[in-house]
Amino acid sequence: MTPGVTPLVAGNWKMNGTAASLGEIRDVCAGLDHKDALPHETLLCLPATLIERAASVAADSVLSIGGEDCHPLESGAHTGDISAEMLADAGATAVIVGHSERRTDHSETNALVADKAKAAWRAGLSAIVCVGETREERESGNAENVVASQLAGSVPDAMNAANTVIAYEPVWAIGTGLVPSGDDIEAMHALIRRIMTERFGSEGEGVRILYGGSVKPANAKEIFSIANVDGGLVGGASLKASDFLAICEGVGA
Ligand SMILES: O=C[C@H](O)COP(=O)(O)O
Repeated sequence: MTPGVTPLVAGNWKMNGTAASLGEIRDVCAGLDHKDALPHETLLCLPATLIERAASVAADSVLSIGGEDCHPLESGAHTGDISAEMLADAGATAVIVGHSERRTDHSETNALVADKAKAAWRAGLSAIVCVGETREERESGNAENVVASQLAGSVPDAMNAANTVIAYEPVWAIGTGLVPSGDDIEAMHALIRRIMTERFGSEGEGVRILYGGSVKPANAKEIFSIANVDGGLVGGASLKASDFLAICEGVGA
């Protein structure tokens, strides 16, 4: 954790969830809301189809709802796309941009990710900008260069600690059960902090840097205790309320 920074535990449901899953949202709200003064903020990023209903379920809760992607433009002839303004209209307060699955499945470039972050800010959303190396890039000793280059290209100049969150997600750790060593997570988060601070000064010092990739109830506490890890971006384990709540318990434990 970073002193003075409020941690964030964020879930990413990816392409999962229907109306039948809203019970999990209710259970997350119930699990969070009986606690006074939680030490962290909590967010679930959901498929666009669920955002409005989930935001309604979470309306009186400390749980926030976010989107998983947005188009750079506010509106127009872009069949199947969702704008940041539409997400905000549905009740979202944040959106993930540049997730590795979008970089791979939709050939998203750093420049496009930066435009999406700006779109998020235009709509009043915070942008969760994802970076992370592949297995080949790590094994060839290029992980740090890849992440530095993704940060340089994907984080716009107008970033501040309130409108942006950085998520470091090694691609090889996503959905695999593999997690980097604590030393490797610490080293990468220290690098990200240094890069952000050199470029953005105090905003970079205060920006939240999340770790993502096979975060589970069993490893969350250890991961969240690493310097410059200000919470997590949780995929599979965020689909089940009991697992997500157990991961939240790892903050400040
Ligand atoms: O956005 C979340 C990440 O891709 C992590 O997914 P995972 O927790 O299922 O490994």
